[in-house]
Amino acid sequence: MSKRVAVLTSGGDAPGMNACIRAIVIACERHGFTLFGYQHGYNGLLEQEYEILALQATHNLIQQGGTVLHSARCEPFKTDEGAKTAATNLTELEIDTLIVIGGDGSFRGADHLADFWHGQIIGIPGTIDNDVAGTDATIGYYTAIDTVVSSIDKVRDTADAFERIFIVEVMGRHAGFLALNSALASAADYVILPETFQHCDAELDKITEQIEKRRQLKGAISFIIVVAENVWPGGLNDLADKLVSKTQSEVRPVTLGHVQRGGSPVSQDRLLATKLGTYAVSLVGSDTNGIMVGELNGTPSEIALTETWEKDKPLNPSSMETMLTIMNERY
Ligand SMILES: Nc1ncnc2c1ncn2[C@@H]1O[C@H](COP(=O)(O)OP(=O)(O)O)[C@@H](O)[C@H]1O
Ligand SMILES: O=P(O)(O)OC[C@H]1O[C@](O)(COP(=O)(O)O)[C@@H](O)[C@@H]1O
Repeated sequence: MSKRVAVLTSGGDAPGMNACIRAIVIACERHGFTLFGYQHGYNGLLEQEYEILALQATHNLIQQGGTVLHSARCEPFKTDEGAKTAATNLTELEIDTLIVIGGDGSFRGADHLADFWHGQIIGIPGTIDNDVAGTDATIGYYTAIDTVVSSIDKVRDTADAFERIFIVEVMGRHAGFLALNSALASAADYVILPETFQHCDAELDKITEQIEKRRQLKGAISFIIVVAENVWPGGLNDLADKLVSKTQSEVRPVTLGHVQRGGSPVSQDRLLATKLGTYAVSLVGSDTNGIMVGELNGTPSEIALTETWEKDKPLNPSSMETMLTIMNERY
């Protein structure tokens, strides 16, 4: 069975996307499929910008951050006109299966494309935010945690030296996975999450209480607060200003920003990317369509594309419990 498969990376790039492309190239070669790599996310579909991906493309690829196919956000693709153009281009190239590596936005796009193109569509979750239902982790998430942790380790050195309060803002769009788990792994003192945030005053009172009680026990201290992006209504500087007036202390805000998206993927992301890429290719030509492949409890899983954004993906309850005990409600 000879199939023509296409792959693209879309939305925020994530470490491990290249490892996934590598696995797809090798698995396609093994099955005798021809593989087309579309460039620049959905823009490549609109512009018919593609290349044939052969085995040579995989050399030294597993360890590279970013994506060799480049990524993009593509507004025109959201329109019916855009999706129709993409459908026409896929049909013209006689593509049987389109593999989309991206986040929930990219899967909304893939689902929209399915209104106009009747080939097989398979999603693979790639985003540092881990905000996609149907998989325990998304490709790139573990590397991003490591990047945040190593940054906070450095912040701690200067925070300790000056016994200052630091606020470190991490990405996550509207999900707290990266903030919660990087805060736990870096022994931060407090974390502000979209899932639990209720009110600025209540949060400020809780932080101040933690700082004061710690000072009573230990004297001058540093204090590291991790805050997920988009949570604090007035932004990071507003939080810093409010903490200065509440605590009468020096407060320094740090935005980690796009550093979190870069770097060589850690082993967990390489493994996940390799397994999901291989699994996706194993489904090529089957009746399975309009799904994302993922991994739940170490087992390959499939979920309808629509459910990747419609289903709730809560933070891990035991991580939350741990967080309350050793961070936010420690004293
Ligand atoms: N509702 C939608 N309909 C059609 N296409 C969409 C939709 N949402 C997102 N997309 C497409 O997917 C791209 C990536 O989505 P985005 O949310 O930016 O990233 P991610 O896939 O990482 O969540 C968008 O630029 C757009 O081309
Ligand atoms: O690169 P941009 O366009 O500034 O987007 C930043 C956003 O992309 C991310 O890094 C990744 O998000 P997606 O994977 O959903 O695209 C978010 O954490 C962040 O809010």
